[in-house]
Amino acid sequence: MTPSDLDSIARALTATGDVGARIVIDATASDAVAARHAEWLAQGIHVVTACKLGQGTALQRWREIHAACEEGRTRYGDSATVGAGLPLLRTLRALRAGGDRIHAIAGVLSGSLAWLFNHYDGLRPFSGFLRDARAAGYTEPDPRDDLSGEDLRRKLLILARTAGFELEADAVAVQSLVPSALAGLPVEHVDGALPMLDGPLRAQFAQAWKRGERLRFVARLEAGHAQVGLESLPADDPLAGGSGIDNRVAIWSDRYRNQPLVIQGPGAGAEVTAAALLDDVLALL
Ligand SMILES: NC(=O)C1=CN([C@@H]2O[C@H](COP(=O)(O)OP(=O)(O)OC[C@H]3O[C@@H](n4cnc5c(N)ncnc54)[C@H](O)[C@@H]3O)[C@@H](O)[C@H]2O)C=CC1
Ligand SMILES: N[C@@H](CC=O)C(=O)O
Repeated sequence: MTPSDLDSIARALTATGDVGARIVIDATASDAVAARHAEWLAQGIHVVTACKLGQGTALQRWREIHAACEEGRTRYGDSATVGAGLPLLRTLRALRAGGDRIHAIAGVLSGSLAWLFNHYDGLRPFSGFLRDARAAGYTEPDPRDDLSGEDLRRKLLILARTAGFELEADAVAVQSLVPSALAGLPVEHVDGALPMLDGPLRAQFAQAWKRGERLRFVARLEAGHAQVGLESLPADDPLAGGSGIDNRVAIWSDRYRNQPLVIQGPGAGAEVTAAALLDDVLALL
């Protein structure tokens, strides 16, 4: 879609007269589309989105989106952006609305990486599992966005900001799984180069396996410090559980001080994501 196509969306919606709620549903991974969210919201057009590039990148963009909702008296449907519709953002909002204060959040928040580390056995190549995860629709359009931790950085920023911590994007320490030779390739050459991942991940898996541990790609926010990366966890660690594409997130707050509130369920895939978008649209009607 070109910039003028994006201009025409707002024109077409405002030309319809008073016919009820005007809503743009953004199911792309496009920064050019996310850059328009605030403009549409300010014009009285609600936005429902699965794309994390609106709220999960620069803090300035997050603030513009929220200011635009006030200006245009509109709402921003973001349930699909974290946990693919799991009740994560709405739980944080409900806790804060009730006077609770969030202390920390830790979780497996990438459905594709959860699926990969739940299936990877250290025997068959990691790159083969990655191709399967991509074919199943769990990864981002460019799977390097998952493996580099960027997708998880965006989700952690959205969670942190929703929890009341207005972090800048670079406040999250990100440990990438993508070797620099793979990171630098044009997208059309990525598939053929995926075996670059196999050796390093086999070695990390073998070390964890010897200790009886599990590899999990984890996001953590505590005392304003945020990080995402691969961790080797004891098998009985709460974040080592779950299966398939499950996300598993623990929230500590005034109310949940000793035992965290834990939310678990499928966190990627077309069906749950589409259902989350539909929920947000129906809430606007
Ligand atoms: N796949 C999943 O499980 C989940 C995905 N999301 C988010 O949903 C979004 C889409 O992800 P997928 O469906 O996996 O990707 P996809 O690549 O399967 O689909 C994206 C679609 O957007 C279209 N598109 C891209 N740029 C566009 C533009 N400028 N204008 C109009 N259309 C455009 C593409 O042609 C493609 O059809 C991403 O932002 C992703 O982070 C969120 C939750 C879960
Ligand atoms: N690529 C993402 C999809 C959902 O946001 C993930 O793996 O979690």
